[in-house]
Amino acid sequence: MNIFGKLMWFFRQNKRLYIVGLFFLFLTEISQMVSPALIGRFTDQVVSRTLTVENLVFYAGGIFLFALLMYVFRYAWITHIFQGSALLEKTLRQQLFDHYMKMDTTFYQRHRTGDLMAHATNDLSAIQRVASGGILMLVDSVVVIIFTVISMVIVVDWRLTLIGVLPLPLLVLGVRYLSPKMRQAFTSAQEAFSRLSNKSQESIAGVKAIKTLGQEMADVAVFESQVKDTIQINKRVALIDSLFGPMATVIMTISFVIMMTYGGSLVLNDQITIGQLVSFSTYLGLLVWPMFGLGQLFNVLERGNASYIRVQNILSEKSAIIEDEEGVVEQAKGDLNININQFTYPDGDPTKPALHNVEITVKAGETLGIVGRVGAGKTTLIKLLLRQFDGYTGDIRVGDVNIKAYTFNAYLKSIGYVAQENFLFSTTVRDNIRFSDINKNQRDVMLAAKKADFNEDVWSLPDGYDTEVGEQGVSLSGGQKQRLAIARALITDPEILILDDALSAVDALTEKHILGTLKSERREKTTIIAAHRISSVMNADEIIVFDHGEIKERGTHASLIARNGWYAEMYHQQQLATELEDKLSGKGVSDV
Ligand SMILES: Nc1ncnc2c1ncn2[C@@H]1O[C@H](COP(=O)(O)OP(=O)(O)OP(=O)(O)O)[C@@H](O)[C@H]1O
Repeated sequence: MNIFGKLMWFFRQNKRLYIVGLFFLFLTEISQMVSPALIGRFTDQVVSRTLTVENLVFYAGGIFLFALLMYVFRYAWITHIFQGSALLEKTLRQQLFDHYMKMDTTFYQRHRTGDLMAHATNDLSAIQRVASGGILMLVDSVVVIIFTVISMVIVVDWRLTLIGVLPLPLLVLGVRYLSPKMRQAFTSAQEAFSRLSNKSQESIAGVKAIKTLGQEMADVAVFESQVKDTIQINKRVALIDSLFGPMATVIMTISFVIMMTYGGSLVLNDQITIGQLVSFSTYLGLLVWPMFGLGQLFNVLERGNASYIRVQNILSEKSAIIEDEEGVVEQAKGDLNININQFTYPDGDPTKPALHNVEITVKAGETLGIVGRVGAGKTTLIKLLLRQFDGYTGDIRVGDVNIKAYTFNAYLKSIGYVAQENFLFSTTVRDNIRFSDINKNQRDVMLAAKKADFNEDVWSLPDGYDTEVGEQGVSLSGGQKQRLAIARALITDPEILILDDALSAVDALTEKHILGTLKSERREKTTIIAAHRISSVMNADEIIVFDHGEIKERGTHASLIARNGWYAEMYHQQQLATELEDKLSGKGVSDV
């Protein structure tokens, strides 16, 4: 029951809907009480042969009128109460989605996507049922039981009522016994569903890897065993659920048997009339659904409560990245000063920081190149620039303002970021490019695509800029995806453009072309390029070489070559590899 208390904030917010809804529910129940009384009177007049035509019209008209009123009242309460519950689902869904959007990277490492989806679907539906079916069952059951019992006492006989309803508390005991079992079973069913949906998501996302490694059968077997598991657990839910109904039926049958024996004897002793016994039987019939309702109510409340706790637990998780909502709202602009003493990932080894003593200054309009071996810390530095992690000592400043002092909007809108692998939304090429500002026109979109050397590719797609891409659309090559992502970042002309190995899938000539365009188009703006290919960074104003999270070498291309360290070695190796490739492709051509 305490789920109603937990949802009180919502009922208070929407009290008008619920008061009006409950008022009409009340009227429906009152109207329901009239017909059995009229039927009893009618029966008595039939038995005593005193029924007149006027009386018949009165009873039939009365029953019909109240049926009609019940129809209207029922319509009114259903629309109000169900509207309320839809509103609750919408409010919680919005809260949950806002929360998901605000959470940091570690949140998504802690929670699997399938679980987060299950909270947003199954859990919210279970809570919604509390605010609709739950309220209905509670009020309907309690009010109908009270009204029916009062009507039984007034219209029939208090002794018969007392004995007739005596078995009903058994139902409450039964429900109390079964409810905790139901809650346990339901929680495991939800968990099993989460596991299953995680598994399907992972298998679908990793289907290529599964097929290439010949693991289809093994994966199907794992899935099948999880399905079996889920079915087993759900069977238990169904089993416990199915005990509620028969229990109510058995208890109601006892009441009917009492009515037949004790009620029959009262009629024989002339203490009540046959009509009253008929009324009693009809009233007893009215109690069947509220009894079922009570049984169901506990289920709905248990499920709703378990779901509400899960959703609240998620909502109470705090993001490690806190926005300074009172912070600087002017767009971040100016020189970039990076001064990081130390950064360790939240789950990383504190003795081996991912970054250590990193001091870099990039003047507005300059280009910074970042290179280094695999796992050296290039992407980590970029994650800190993107405010994906805040737990470092030292500071990062843009335009002499700490990046943590900006509002998210002011800071992140100044940044354009392109990763090696980029997510495409299931929409057109045009809308993917103008994703950050859907009001950009075709000219802006095309200009950005041209700068990213992507415009010509778009025209070779089936519907040009209207071509649907993403999961449901045509497949783009790795290089095309990267260039689309570069166009998406360039469309806002960001103050700081960050390319994290974002040219790895394009050929040398295209890379040269894009870098040339960036240099001429972004004279006033800062560009940061992290790459494995030296050719991507060799024209940068400063190049940083990372090793084990520290800066090992720094300078311009010429000075680094002269230094003859890791950078020079990599450069020469890559030069040799390119020359070899050129020779091989030249040979290939002459062979044809
Ligand atoms: N989310 C994370 N949690 C814990 N450790 C991480 C996380 N991401 C990266 N690391 C670790 O931090 C170190 C630096 O990784 P980073 O991704 O910055 O390297 P990188 O230079 O970008 O490598 P690559 O060239 O492969 O992209 C590595 O040891 C890596 O294992």
